[in-house]
Amino acid sequence: MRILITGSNGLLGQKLVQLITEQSRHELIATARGENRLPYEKGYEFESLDITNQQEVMDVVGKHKPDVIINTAAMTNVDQCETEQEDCWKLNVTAVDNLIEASKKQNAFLLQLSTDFIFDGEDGPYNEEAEANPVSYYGESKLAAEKLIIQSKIDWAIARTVLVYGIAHDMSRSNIILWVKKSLEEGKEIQVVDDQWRTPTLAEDLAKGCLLIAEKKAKGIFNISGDDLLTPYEMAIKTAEFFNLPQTTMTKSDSTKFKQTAKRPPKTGFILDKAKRELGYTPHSFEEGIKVLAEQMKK
Ligand SMILES: NC(=O)C1=CN([C@@H]2O[C@H](COP(=O)(O)OP(=O)(O)OC[C@H]3O[C@@H](n4cnc5c(N)ncnc54)[C@H](OP(=O)(O)O)[C@@H]3O)[C@@H](O)[C@H]2O)C=CC1
Ligand SMILES: Cc1cn([C@H]2C[C@H](O)[C@@H](COP(=O)(O)OP(=O)(O)O[C@H]3O[C@@H](C)C(=O)[C@@H](O)[C@H]3O)O2)c(=O)[nH]c1=O
Repeated sequence: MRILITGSNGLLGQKLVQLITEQSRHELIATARGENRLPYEKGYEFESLDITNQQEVMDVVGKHKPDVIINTAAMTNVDQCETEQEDCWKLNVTAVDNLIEASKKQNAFLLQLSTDFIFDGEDGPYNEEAEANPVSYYGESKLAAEKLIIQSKIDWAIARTVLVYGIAHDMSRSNIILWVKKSLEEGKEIQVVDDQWRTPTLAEDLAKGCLLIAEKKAKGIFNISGDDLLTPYEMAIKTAEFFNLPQTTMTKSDSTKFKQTAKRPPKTGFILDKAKRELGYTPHSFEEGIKVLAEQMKK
């Protein structure tokens, strides 16, 4: 099948390109805003695509006629979404409508990436039927995108994920294992909260989950995350222990002391029964995920 991905320079985008080109079972069109920053040369076609540009979306999708579109592109800096709400909405919502229209025209299956931040975090972990109630503008934008997808007449799936970690080329933003490891190596003071709960997700597992959905054209909402429910503090301790780093500059904190611009939902995390049953999805444990990263760091 022909798969077109958006945001191919991003963390998930890069892992999807690596996975699909390694398996070489499908034709791949990798699209990204601006230039191709991928560290892979072959096995895919590249197209520059700004998904907020409706004409560009129609032209690129019309030219390549993909069977499946995987939309990974988004404004993923949660605090930036809180302060730059117009740009957040343009990218996380209006651009999704562009992709829906193009999917309708080309009869393509659209897989949209979504998040645990559509929930308020009062009673996680969540299954796919839980009631959404976002506490940040980022969460509101991702929920609005889900609603556009669900009420559209196209064939669609939504893959929801949580706190993605991994290492990729030329990354736009860091993630928890990397910033904890770097801070402790540099002896930098960090406060890490222990009153938020997540099921952190190895980027490679998320890519595999997305490909399972795409290959089966499995319709509906799927939770695709890690299986271990951990606090950021527990994740930081596990990271320090794995890399044998001193913990002296790390202080346990909580959300009353550690302030971020956008509110974070306290207890999220996902229940994975549906993805395991219907897709055969099998994520790494958090410890195994750290090991995968450590191997990649050696290269
Ligand atoms: N990371 C996480 O913890 C989680 C992520 N998700 C969701 O998963 C998806 C992928 O996340 P992740 O890979 O981490 O995100 P990244 O921030 O790593 O990648 C997002 C990509 O979108 C690109 N982009 C920005 N604007 C546009 C545009 N106008 N047109 C096309 N592409 C654009 C960015 O380009 P550039 O590189 O040039 O900035 C970037 O490469 C997102 O939808 C996110 O909401 C859900 C839960 C958790
Ligand atoms: C930076 C930082 C974060 N934290 C905690 C807060 C939070 O619970 C966790 C991660 O914080 P960050 O701000 O790095 O990441 P955050 O923006 O919370 O990550 C979110 O990204 C978007 C895209 C999603 O969709 C969500 O699933 C989630 O992954 O670590 C600390 O405790 N200390 C720190 O210094």
